Amino acid sequence: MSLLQTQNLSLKQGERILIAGLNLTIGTGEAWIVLGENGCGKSTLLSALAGWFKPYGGAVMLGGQAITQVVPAQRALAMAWQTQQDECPFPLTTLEKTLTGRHPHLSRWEWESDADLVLAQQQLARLDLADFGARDLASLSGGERRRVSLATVLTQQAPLLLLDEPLSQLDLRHQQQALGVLREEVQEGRSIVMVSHDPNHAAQFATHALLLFGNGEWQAGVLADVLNAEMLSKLYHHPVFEMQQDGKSWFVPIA
Ligand SMILES: Nc1ncnc2c1ncn2[C@@H]1O[C@H](COP(=O)(O)OP(=O)(O)OP(=O)(O)O)[C@@H](O)[C@H]1O
Repeated sequence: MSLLQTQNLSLKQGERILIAGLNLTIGTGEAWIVLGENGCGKSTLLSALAGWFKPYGGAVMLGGQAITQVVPAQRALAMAWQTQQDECPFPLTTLEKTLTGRHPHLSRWEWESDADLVLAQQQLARLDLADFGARDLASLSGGERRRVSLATVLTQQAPLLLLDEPLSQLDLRHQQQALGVLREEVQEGRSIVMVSHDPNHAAQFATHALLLFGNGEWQAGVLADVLNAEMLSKLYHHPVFEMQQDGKSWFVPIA
């Protein structure tokens, strides 16, 4: 089933066309990795998919309805969006921040339930943050705060996750742990669109890839059809070498 679709979507920042005529269908249980150079339009695309950034042309469809017609409260039940910004202007504990993921599920004056509390604590524990609940968010390291932001998105329990570099600032072990969590989410039937700067995250979690070339051009499809050394070398303007291990492709930049 298609959760989210783009129809002939074009995105422009200033005078620059970033993405032209993008046709994408994100189905249930699909994991998309979005790759491309700095400034090619990855975050702009996620913002458009979330219904915030106004397209230059075309449309984003959520469950068959133009996203502009879907009220924000309904959007928040359908998708969770992790941006690159982890700063919080208010003093909050880690648990309070994580519980904000439940807001779309609560009515105006309703407090979070015990079940919400347990759910938030479970998501923190999945990302090695079980003992961080009472900590002031501002006292956390960059990587810890990034994991709290991912735990918050998971607490929202939306069928579609839009993740903007969720693994940036994470060390090797915590990257692997987070990738394992994302695989579990996909196995449970969620769909993910994840921006990354590491094409090797693809082999570890993705079913599909979207490559953005920053000049309007794009390539999208099943991982094996899109991701190869030639395409990545073109994408990054740098030669990339492909290695096969256990039936998976791994990519190494040539120094
Ligand atoms: N208001 C604006 N006016 C003009 N250009 C803008 C504006 N906002 C963003 N841009 C430019 O749009 C381009 C796309 O930005 P975006 O944040 O989508 O890139 P990105 O692919 O996510 O980059 P990164 O990998 O660095 O996170 C960038 O070159 C950025 O400088």
